[in-house]
Amino acid sequence: MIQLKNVSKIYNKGIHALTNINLSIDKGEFLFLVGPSGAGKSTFIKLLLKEEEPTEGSIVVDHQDITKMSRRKIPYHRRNISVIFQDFRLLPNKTVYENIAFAMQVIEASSKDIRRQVPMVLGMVGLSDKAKQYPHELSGGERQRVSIARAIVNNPSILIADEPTGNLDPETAWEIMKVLKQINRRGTTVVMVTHAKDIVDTMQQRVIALEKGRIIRDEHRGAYGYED
Ligand SMILES: Nc1ncnc2c1ncn2[C@@H]1O[C@H](COP(=O)(O)OP(=O)(O)OP(=O)(O)O)[C@@H](O)[C@H]1O
Repeated sequence: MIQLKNVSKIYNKGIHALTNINLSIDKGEFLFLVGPSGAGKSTFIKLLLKEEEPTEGSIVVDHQDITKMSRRKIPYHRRNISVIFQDFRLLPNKTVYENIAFAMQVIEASSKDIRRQVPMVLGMVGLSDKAKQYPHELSGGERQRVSIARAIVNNPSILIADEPTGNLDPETAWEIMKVLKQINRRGTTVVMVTHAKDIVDTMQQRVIALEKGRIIRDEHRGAYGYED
């Protein structure tokens, strides 16, 4: 599903953000990407999304080397690999329903599909009764659920969660983890970048640790491994 071979990223000023990364992620995996600030986690995500190009190496996603992908295909790639963020990034002037519908409108989905899919994903994240609310009328946990619903509405095969619980209290964070795990059980590969030690230690999933741009650990049923 995702394969990185000898991937390195050196930014303009000569900063080695990633060095010789070799990694394979199977379809349907749930994995945590951990590591101290500056370790290269965001760079890793940007390479997967094709927001940055590697200096060396190949990145295969769903049998396609994305480093050789034509411009024409990039929108399809970005549809297949979806992201949620710590700060939710919802559109403040649109309702919950409209925020999610918008993600379908931009890919020119039919109104019929929108009317079917939006209530379906709202049900999956447990927000069927909040469709008409605006983001500012929701709690942080509810906002993150909306952003998850929006991220999965076009059926991506991969969901990247970039510190999705970073702005949430521990109890709400666990609710979000349940939703992510449930999406993973339905077959979506989930890659979660996090500093949440408790969550990583409790979930017992694959853990990849980056330090100074290198993979220093790749454990099945791993632990966070840092004290922060
Ligand atoms: N656009 C850029 N230009 C130059 N250097 C960059 C750029 N983006 C990141 N870097 C550098 O690359 C290295 C890796 O950064 P990256 O943002 O990938 O780390 P990170 O693990 O995501 O950190 P954090 O946990 O703080 O978000 C750092 O030394 C950073 O300063």
